[in-house]
Amino acid sequence: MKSVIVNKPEQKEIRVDINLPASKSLSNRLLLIEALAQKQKKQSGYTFHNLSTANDTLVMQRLLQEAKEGAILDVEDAGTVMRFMTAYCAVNNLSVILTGTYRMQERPIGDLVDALNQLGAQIEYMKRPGYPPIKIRGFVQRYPKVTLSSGVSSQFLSALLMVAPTLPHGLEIHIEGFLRSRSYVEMTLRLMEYFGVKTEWKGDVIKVEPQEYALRDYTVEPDWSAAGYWYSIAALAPFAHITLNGLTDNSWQGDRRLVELMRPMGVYTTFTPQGAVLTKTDELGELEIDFIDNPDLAQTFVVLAAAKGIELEAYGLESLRVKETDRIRALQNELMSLGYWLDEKHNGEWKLVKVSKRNAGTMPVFDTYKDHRMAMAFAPLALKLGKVKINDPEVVKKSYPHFWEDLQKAGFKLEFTNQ
Ligand SMILES: O=C(O)C1=C[C@@H](OP(=O)(O)O)[C@@H](O)[C@H](O)C1
Ligand SMILES: C=C(OP(=O)(O)O)C(=O)O
Repeated sequence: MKSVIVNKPEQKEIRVDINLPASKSLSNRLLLIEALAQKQKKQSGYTFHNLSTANDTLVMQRLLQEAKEGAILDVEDAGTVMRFMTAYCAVNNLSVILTGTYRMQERPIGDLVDALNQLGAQIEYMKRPGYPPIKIRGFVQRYPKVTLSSGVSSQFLSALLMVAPTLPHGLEIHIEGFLRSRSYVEMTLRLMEYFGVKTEWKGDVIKVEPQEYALRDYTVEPDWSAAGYWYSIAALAPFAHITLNGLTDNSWQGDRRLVELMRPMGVYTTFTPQGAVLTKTDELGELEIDFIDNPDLAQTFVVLAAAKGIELEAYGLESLRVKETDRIRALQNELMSLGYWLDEKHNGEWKLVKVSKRNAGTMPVFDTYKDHRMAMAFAPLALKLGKVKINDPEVVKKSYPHFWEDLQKAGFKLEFTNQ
């Protein structure tokens, strides 16, 4: 197994300028909207700048090409690609099979398939009902209305919304139950609006009339979820002056909430024309955070709180069970070497509890469970523990391919090994 040993920088102050990866969420929406718009009418004279080079976005680009031929499309481990391509292929009458990694075949898609089949698609499960792989063929829009359960993933709603204006009758989506990760739905609607599509959201109903997308120039923002790892580094370093180039206060990403959430963790954000500058400030001893809109920040905070000995009460972690890995289980396993346990209470609350002393004599080794966020959430702990070993470091390519290079730029010493 490949791994990397991360040694803390020699200097006390972390002073660095970082070019974060571009947002994969914005990039994948952009690519989907582009493909939908091009199907409506030929579009030209626009340029997309700063598209993500993360694997999830490379997969999205590849599959949009491959879908034209009709084929077996492998989404690998990209959730947005699985969900967005399902809606895209279904409503465009593309006969394809959509599949992915072993883990992707454990990530639910039933609520989206139900909604699309209600509308007039023909989607079948090839193995287990409710999960990929799925076979898609044939579409005639039977109804202009659809009911969608959105308690598992907001990606289902985002997928339906983006295809909605291209449908002959448009779409009225009735959201059933609890809406998780709402900030990502808002991101979808803002991008649709930017490209000329009007939507109306009242209570639990979103209405989209048939409309044409109009493509124009767009620059993808740096990724706020990736910024979280630099906030952790700032929080754990004795002194920090970290500039995250191009990151602005006015963002379409819900994870911009880091600015407020990280303040009690001891990180102060100033926005300058160059980007967001992270410096140190006083920290609090206890924190309560609801991650319902920001599930991708959960690992960052849980690991950081354990490293700092901050008492954390967390809510909204349920969807972590169906991400790249069961992130709750993965956190529980890996936090044990720090002497912590993430304890589930009965009312949707999670508490980080200290259960034992850390064995100070050994270098902690962290497994990453094919989950990029496990690797990036644990790597900053080198600042506290001197050195840590992270297994399977290549996982970061899903969202932040140059993460390890950026750590080196900040002064961390890395040793890549094959054991
Ligand atoms: O729409 C998106 O781009 C995303 C939505 C979220 O997923 P869920 O809606 O499944 O929570 C998030 O965790 C994922 O990384 C990206
Ligand atoms: C959950 C994530 O991605 P996805 O659902 O798109 O695979 C993530 O990036 O943390």
